[in-house]
Formats: sequence, C-alpha cells, structure tokens
Amino acid sequence: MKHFEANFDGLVGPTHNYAGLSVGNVASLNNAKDTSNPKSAAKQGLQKMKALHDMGLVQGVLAPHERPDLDALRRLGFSGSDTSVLEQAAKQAPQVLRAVYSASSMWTANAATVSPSADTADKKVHFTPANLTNKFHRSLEPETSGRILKAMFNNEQHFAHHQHLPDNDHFGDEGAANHTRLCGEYDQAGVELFVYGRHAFDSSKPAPVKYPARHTYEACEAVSRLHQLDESGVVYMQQNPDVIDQGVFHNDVISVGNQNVLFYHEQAFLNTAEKFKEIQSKFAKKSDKEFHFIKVATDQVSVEQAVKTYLFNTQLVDIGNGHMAIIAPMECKENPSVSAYLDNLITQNTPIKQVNYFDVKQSMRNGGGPACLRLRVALNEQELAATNQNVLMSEQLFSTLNTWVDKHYRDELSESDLRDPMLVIETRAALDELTQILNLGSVYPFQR
Ligand SMILES: NCCC[C@H](NC(=O)CCC(=O)O)C(=O)O
Repeated sequence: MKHFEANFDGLVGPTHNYAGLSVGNVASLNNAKDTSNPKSAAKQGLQKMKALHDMGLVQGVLAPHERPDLDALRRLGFSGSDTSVLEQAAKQAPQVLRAVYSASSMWTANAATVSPSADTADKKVHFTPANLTNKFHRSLEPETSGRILKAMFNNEQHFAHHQHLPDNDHFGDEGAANHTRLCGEYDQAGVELFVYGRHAFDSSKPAPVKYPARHTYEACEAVSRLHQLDESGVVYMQQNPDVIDQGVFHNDVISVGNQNVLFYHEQAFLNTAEKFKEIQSKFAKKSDKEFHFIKVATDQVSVEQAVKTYLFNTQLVDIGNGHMAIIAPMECKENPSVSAYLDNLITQNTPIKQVNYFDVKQSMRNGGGPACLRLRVALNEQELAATNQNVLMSEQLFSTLNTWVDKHYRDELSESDLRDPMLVIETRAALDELTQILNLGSVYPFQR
C-alpha cells in the first residue's frame, strides 16, 4: 500500500499583523506594531505549498480562523453591535483588541498533535488540537482548529478527534511544534518523540527562568494516552531550559526530524546521551533502517544564529530513494555561516541531499518559519482518499486561492486598521467564500 506524509499549511488570514504578543519569541517582540502585508504573506505561503506539491509531495491547506474574535471580546464584557464592541475595546483595552486580532492560526504546527494509524492501538489517525494556554491570543484557537480538522478528516472509520486538553497551564500543549515522529516508512509503526519545557506537578525539576516553558510533560503524557500509543513507540524528552531562555519557545526552533533523521542543535535537550540511546533502541525495534542523529555544534552555528535564521525550523521532506530535501527560509541563505553549513551538510553521508529556500519573511517576522507553517499528517492510500479532497493542493486550487486572496486581502495592515469595522465585514466575506472553496461547512462562529 502507498503511504504519504501530507503537509497541511496554514493559509495566512486576512488580518495578519505584528502585535508583539509572544513573550519569549524574539521576532514577535522585535517587530511589534510594524505594518504587515497580509496579501503578500498569504501569497508567500501559497508559493511554498505549490512548490512542495510540484515536488510530488502531498500538500494541503488549513483554513485560517476568523479574527477579530468578537465572541472573546463579548466574553470579556464588551457589548452591543460589532462596531460598538470594537470601538470600546480599541479605547479601553487596545492590547486585548490586538490579541483577539492575531492571525496566529497560520502556524499550523501548533494546531494539533497527530498520531498516524500505524502507531495507534485502534489503527486510526488521532488528532488532539493544542490548547495553547500559555498565550491569551493563541488560547482562542483550539475550538475552531478542532472543527476545521474534523471537516478535513471527516470519516470515523479512519480518523479519531479528541477534545483539546483542559485549558490550564498545567496541561499547556503547543501541539506538533514539540512532537516529532521517527519511522522507517510512513505506514510503519514509529517512535513519537514528545518534547516538553517543564514538569507541571514537580517543581524540583529544571525549568527556564526568563521565558515561559509553554508545554508540559503532563500534557505530553495525556496526548500519548489519548492517542493510544504504546510505550515501545514513545520517548519523552525535556528541552534544555537555557535555550528556552535564549528564545527557543518551541522545540521546532532547535530540532527537526523525519523518518530516520533527527537534525538538532547540541544544546537542544537535557540528558541528550541517555535519551538518544532510548530513541536508538526503540527505533531499532521498529525499523532496520540506520538512524542518523545529525548534530550541529555551537561552534558551527550558535543558538542565537539558529533563532535568527531558523535553521531548524525547516522541513525535512522525502524526495525518494531514501533521500530528503531540507526546506529552509531565505534567512538561512542570507546568513553566510548557516548557508555554508547547509551547503556542506548536503555533501555528507546523511539522507539530506538537497536544500530549497523559500521566502516566508512575513511569517518569519512573527517567529514562524517553514516548519511552523505546516502540520504533518502521515496517511496511507485509503486515509488520503477519505480526506476532504477540496483541501488538497492542485494547479486549480492554487489559482483559485490566489484569486481569492487578490479579491479579499488588503496590501497593508497597521495598528490603526484594527479599529476599522469594515475589516470585520471583509474578513467574513472572505472566509465565507473560503469555506465553500474548501468544502468545510460552517466552521466559523459567524456562520453558526
Ligand atoms: N510556531 C510559530 C508560532 C509563532 C507565534 N507567534 C505569534 O503568536 C506572534 C503574534 C504577534 O506577535 O503578533 C507564537 O509565538 O506562538
């Protein structure tokens, strides 16, 4: 049977803006209140999706959420018409208005954790939306993410959807950004690597001191239980608290894995040697492929450079014959030492043989690289056939979505635009049309 790793990229929403909402995410804070370019942001994302589709990969689209989240504003006490809710929030609580306007659902690596059917006891693909409790603007996402995922993977025979974990920092869950699946082939049982930043119920364990650890050990365990994973195919690993304090707010800022490769910075984890032994021995029981741990040492690339260029927020994709391409942001090419590192990497004896650079600057300026923009779902042929076909990239969908963006998106958005009631109306018109293009049904609160 054929099998695939499908990448579902977040379509950048019409309200993409820079609001400086993410403490611990250096790019978000540095670019706070700059003018954003929603139209070009959406087009940069679509270009990447189309390029991966053209490489022969299965590529899909994950719809953005409606912003502003007026329901959240009403829950917080603003009342009256939509226009009046906006006006009051702009006057009384501009920070809250910025937060409910965030287009952060574009980073679909945080939409959910996904376990492929080869790993789960009931042989279904399991989805748990991430609760994203650590940041108010992101905690608004799980309900709608769950509804959109159900509309994309709408077949109980193949897909199991769970509710997001309890909305509390003890179970802080940031989804696939801290989850890596290692395997021989996509349809063979693999090892799911869950990475967390701290223990919620044990304060004697190490934790960062400057920036928040968004994801807990307890959340990792809960997701692994929900997904019916067997202990023989799970490894829990703690992120090095020092790198969180240097701006590594998700593990996908400092490591990336695919199949039999884990590409990582030497400072990424705690107890690295012991944990890698566990990965190695669990992997060896699942696959006879050779496993490659590809270490980047600090004197090759510093943590600071990794955070700036997003060397590890790259995608490792299968290009056939056991070879992989690394999908990197243009920032890696523009940095002489990182591009020299990548030029050399592809000549070494590892599966990574090619590097492709993409301009995703609009997303990078909020701390989201190529890997943040995609949610990976390993599927076999039947599961792919059971997936909503309208969300899969094609020549036709690429052209339809570009036309849709041209019709509905603004070129620029600055802070003052957020109080414009017309933006609410424009966004709803855009999303209403999008749900028809992608055949999602009524996933947005304004449609229900
Ligand atoms: N995986 C990448 C996530 C980036 C995201 N940035 C933001 O939410 C910034 C939004 C702003 O500042 O406008 C975050 O930090 O969770």
